[in-house]
Amino acid sequence: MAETHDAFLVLNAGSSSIKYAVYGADLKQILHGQVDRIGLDPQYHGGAKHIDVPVADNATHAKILDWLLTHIAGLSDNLRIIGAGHRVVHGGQDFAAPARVTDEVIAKLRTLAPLAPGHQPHNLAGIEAVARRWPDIPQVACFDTAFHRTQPRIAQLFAIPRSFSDDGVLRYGFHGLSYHYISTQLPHHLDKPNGKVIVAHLGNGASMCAMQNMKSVATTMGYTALDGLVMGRRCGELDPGVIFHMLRDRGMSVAEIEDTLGTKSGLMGVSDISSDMRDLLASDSPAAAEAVDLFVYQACKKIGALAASMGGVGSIVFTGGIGENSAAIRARILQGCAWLGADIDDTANTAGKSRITTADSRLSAFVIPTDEEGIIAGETQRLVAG
Ligand SMILES: Nc1ncnc2c1ncn2[C@@H]1O[C@H](COP(=O)(O)OP(=O)(O)O)[C@@H](O)[C@H]1O
Ligand SMILES: CC(=O)OP(=O)(O)O
Ligand SMILES: [Mg+2]
Repeated sequence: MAETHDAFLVLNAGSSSIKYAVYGADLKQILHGQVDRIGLDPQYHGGAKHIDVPVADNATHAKILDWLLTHIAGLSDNLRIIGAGHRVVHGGQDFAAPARVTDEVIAKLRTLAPLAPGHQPHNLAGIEAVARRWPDIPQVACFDTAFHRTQPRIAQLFAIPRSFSDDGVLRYGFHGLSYHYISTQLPHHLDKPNGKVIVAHLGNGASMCAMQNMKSVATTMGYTALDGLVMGRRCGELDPGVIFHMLRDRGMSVAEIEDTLGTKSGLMGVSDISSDMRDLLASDSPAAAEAVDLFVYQACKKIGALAASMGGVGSIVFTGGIGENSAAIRARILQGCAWLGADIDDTANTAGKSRITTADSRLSAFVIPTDEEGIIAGETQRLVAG
């Protein structure tokens, strides 16, 4: 019989994708894969043999999760899963660091589900599905919000009555595992990693983080993951008066408004074609072009705001599905940053180089692929071994 090795399983359930990875006890990645385009035409890529499998078009996160775990168990014959780590998007005020999963932790995290309806239920479903399949293994929750707890209080406050902030209605921010990973990579890329950096995580969910001394000092997402940039299906920054219009003048229910702003807006809502940037870039529809224009416009505006929050910016990092893969979007955003001194190197940008501005550019720009799973694996090993 083949020798078995201890391994950690990592699950990262995003809004349009579920990513997994399996790591050995030495934290070397053994397997990885993902189902993406959930909500459109889900597709699986990856695994030991890097197979591509279409998944039923109407497959939900829950069905895909079950299918994935069966698939992973099948690929992991010679592996003994000794721990699992999960991305959990909302940790609220209680979780500023990764936590071992207990019934009490799950109960607390469930109370935060209304603040992240497109993520938190899937994150918790992943924890429960793993517990059913591998009972008794320790599980660890790693939070998107934790990295941003270093923001100064002023960056977290909304200008509403104090009683709300006292109750935890604050700007938490998300994508923190991605920003944490990027912060570990900055020293390899930047001449001054401790300087003023804006990291743009542009995926189906999209946000930016202003970092100083590699810590979050401001971010575009808020109490929920609806605020900030234009996203695949989320509205981003919005005048709260629009919500009163929907309630009063359109007679919409709270659930309908939540669904409209959380799943029918963003690139999908403006284009009326797709939430996927690839589809919009390939389309010749004027509405698709307008959705892309708005995405770029809002990204440039937020870079200006975050730069102002730090009193300047020396470097911009692009990451996430769009940030890593779309030279066209990076170029358009950097053109909008010419006033900050960005001078794009078009050849480097289209050739997939990591530095994509010229040697003389006052603002440096980089592409750094994110690795949320790697951060989760490290934290899981640390907490399980501890
Ligand atoms: N080559 C590409 N060009 C433009 N956009 C891309 C490309 N590859 C992936 N994307 C976009 O990345 C987004 C998904 O990003 P990802 O970070 O994987 O999502 P999630 O937020 O679900 O984790 C989609 O909008 C997809 O269109
Ligand atoms: C918080 C968030 O928006 O995550 P994702 O981009 O994975 O949907
Ligand atoms: Mg993601």
